[in-house]
Amino acid sequence: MVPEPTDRPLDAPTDRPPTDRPRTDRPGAGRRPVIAVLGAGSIGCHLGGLLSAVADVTLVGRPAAMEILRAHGLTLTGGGRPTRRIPADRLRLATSPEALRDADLVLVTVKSGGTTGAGQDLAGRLSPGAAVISLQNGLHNPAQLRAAVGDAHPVVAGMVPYNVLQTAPGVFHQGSGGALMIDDQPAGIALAEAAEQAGLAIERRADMREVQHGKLLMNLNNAINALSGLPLREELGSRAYRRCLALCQREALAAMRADGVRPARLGALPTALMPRLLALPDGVFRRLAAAALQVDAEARSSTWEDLQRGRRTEIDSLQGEVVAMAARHGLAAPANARLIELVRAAEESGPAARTWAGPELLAELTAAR
Ligand SMILES: NC(=O)C1=CN([C@@H]2O[C@H](COP(=O)(O)OP(=O)(O)OC[C@H]3O[C@@H](n4cnc5c(N)ncnc54)[C@H](OP(=O)(O)O)[C@@H]3O)[C@@H](O)[C@H]2O)C=CC1
Ligand SMILES: CC(C)(CO)C(=O)C(=O)O
Repeated sequence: MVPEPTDRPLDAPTDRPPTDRPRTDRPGAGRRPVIAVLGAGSIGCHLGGLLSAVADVTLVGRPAAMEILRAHGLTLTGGGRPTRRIPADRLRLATSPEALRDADLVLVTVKSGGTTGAGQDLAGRLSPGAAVISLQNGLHNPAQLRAAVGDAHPVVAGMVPYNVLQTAPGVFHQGSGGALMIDDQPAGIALAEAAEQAGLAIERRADMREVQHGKLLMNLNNAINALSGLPLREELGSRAYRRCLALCQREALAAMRADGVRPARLGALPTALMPRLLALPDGVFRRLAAAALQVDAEARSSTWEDLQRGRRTEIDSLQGEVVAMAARHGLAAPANARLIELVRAAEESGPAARTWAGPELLAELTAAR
């Protein structure tokens, strides 16, 4: 039996225990914000762990995930920071959505397939004035959460640019860098302030829709990385895989253009030039786009982690989004469509029967066009 949520002390000492906190005050007036992280996985534990230095954080997750944290505590590695260890008895862990009731801010960090469930957990449980922030990949999660939560609470979009992987039970490793981004709305200010205090770079953006589309272009590599079985640095260092990504991005850019969206430039590469730069020979690519390869040797895409753990992936919200957008405008996106089939097959076969896709993946995708 997994124990239900406990009111254990939080990571960092607080002025007073959270249960004594008057609910009439708001954060900022000398008290720490109360943050619930809905979806305690790679991103949720990473952000929740870092923010717990400056806020009262509850991690809401699946019983099995919470058991791991109870047994091992939470350790955060990488990201250019010293390793941070939070012993289990200083974490606040919950398996019930009832834990959301106390929060000023709920960070939603479930995979896109879990957004409907997260919306159900949130509906009717938020305290007056509480805000919801989706830190998920994909384009439609904030709108889905907004529909579930209703008009009484703001729901804003955020974006996590870097990679986090659970490398051992309770150990979450940040393998690349970049600033978090958050919609420049009043509801995002509390997170922006808390993140800054916790030493996390964060940008408030007035073009979140374009940011989400820019991130989608990057995430088209998730499936390729997962199928390759290689760490990101090795995979992106290989022209054959980069050309697969270039094919996917060309289709996506055409669909986005038809949809009237100019994706924001998020990395070193200018968005419209990305497919051409990706297709350059390895040495030239390394010289021109060294920043694109600034991922450490351990980093892998979250889709790889899903397949490795035998979970459904977010392929419908990534390649699936491109295929649907293209179809709305009478365009085809065959390379993206083929990747959906390949990822589906990998989901079906499970981790034990996995075969990795070598550079011949390019031939497959080219043939699909
Ligand atoms: N990992 C990464 O490097 C990055 C991920 N992202 C995005 O961030 C989001 C989160 O990704 P990631 O952290 O990797 O995902 P994980 O799968 O590691 O974590 C999500 C966790 O939330 C759990 N969960 C789902 N629904 C609920 C619920 N209603 N209540 C409690 N727990 C729930 C999941 O359990 P279960 O599996 O049983 O559903 C899972 O344990 C995704 O949209 C992803 O694309 C963005 C940037 C980088
Ligand atoms: C950071 C990045 C692009 C890494 O692949 C990612 O978003 C993911 O893995 O889901």
